[in-house]
Amino acid sequence: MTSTPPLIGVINAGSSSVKAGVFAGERRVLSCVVEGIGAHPATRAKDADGTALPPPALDPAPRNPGEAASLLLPWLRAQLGGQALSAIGHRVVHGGAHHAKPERITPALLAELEALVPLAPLHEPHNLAPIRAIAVMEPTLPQVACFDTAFHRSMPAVNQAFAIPAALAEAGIRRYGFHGLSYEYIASALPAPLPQGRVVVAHLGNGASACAMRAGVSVATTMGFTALDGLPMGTRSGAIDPGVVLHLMQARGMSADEVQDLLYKRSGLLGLSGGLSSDMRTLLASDDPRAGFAVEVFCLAVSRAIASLAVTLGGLDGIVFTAGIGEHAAPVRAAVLRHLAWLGVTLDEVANATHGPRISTADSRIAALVLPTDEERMIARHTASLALS
Ligand SMILES: Nc1ncnc2c1ncn2[C@@H]1O[C@H](COP(=O)(O)OP(=O)(O)O)[C@@H](O)[C@H]1O
Ligand SMILES: CC(=O)OP(=O)(O)O
Ligand SMILES: [Mg+2]
Repeated sequence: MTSTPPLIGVINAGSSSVKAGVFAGERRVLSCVVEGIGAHPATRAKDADGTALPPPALDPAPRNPGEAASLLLPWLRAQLGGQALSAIGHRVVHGGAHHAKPERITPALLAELEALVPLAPLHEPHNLAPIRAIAVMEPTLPQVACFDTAFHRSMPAVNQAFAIPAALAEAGIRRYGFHGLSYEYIASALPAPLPQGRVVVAHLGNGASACAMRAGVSVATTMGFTALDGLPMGTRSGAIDPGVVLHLMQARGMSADEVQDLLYKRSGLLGLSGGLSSDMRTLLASDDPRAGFAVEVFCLAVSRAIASLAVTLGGLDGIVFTAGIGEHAAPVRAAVLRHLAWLGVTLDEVANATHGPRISTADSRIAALVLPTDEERMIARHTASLALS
């Protein structure tokens, strides 16, 4: 007699989307996504066979990922009928200095994570809100926090350091890196021979970063102390001369909150395009030169990051594109790889137009791939191994 594995619920709140699901072992029995939060929210849902289900009504339209998560929870419950969840796992973007692996949520852990909200203002509040709501509604349901930062704890000290006084580094001001659940999943899904190789993974979504991996282990990454560093993103600036921040405060009299709002919510693709859009789909469809300019800056920044990360690996065997833009935006991938042609990667235009998985030619020295990420599956794996053992 075969028994059905226990059901594990999963919530992955990003900056513009919330993805929720239920897994039974490796089988995804239910999934629902709310995307375009903050712009044009839309929702879709699927059952175990991939058949579309009527998704939850977006009424009222969620203004942030925390509100979207609270619409998804009763929907998941209703879909499950009377079946009970054995545990629920959450993506928690910042785990701080002390959490190198997923952990069971306790009131003490929750209080500690609350203190990290200023370091991930677009994410951490929305990661913690559903945890708190569930703790009240179902206090006996085990909850697990899976940290985006944990995967990067393997980075050598030289790749974690900022060139600031050592005492500040000792106080925890250093590069943590994010999107770790996505990178961990991609590491588990690399085709041979890349699991043993030198690979840069470009996670290009509303938040965007890249990670250098050797044998599936993080060696370096573009995001830093916060998820503001590195690549330009939907609304985040990415790396910027810190002198600009000083200038905005000293010469323009901006407060810390105003600078935070500018760099997290009004910069990136949205700022570069003169306020046209933070959404890559909209920019690619536009013939406004400001949209083209924003896309060009983004692609060049991704190429430069990949080349720079290759230095930390001493060479490169593979480049992987993933997340919303990486998986779907063929023109972005093409532009990035054209900038990197001199490194030894040759784009297969036809394969790229149909999203791969392999988008480099057979004779390309470096393999380029499109691999869909699955942060939810990674959260389910961690949650099952922690809560059910
Ligand atoms: N078909 C597409 N073509 C181009 N860009 C796309 C496409 N589908 C999604 N995207 C882009 O992916 C980004 C959202 O990525 P996603 O990984 O879902 O975000 P989040 O960081 O919120 O998890 C948006 O900029 C969106 O425009
Ligand atoms: C860390 C981060 O930026 O996440 P997301 O891309 O989901 O916004
Ligand atoms: Mg995401």
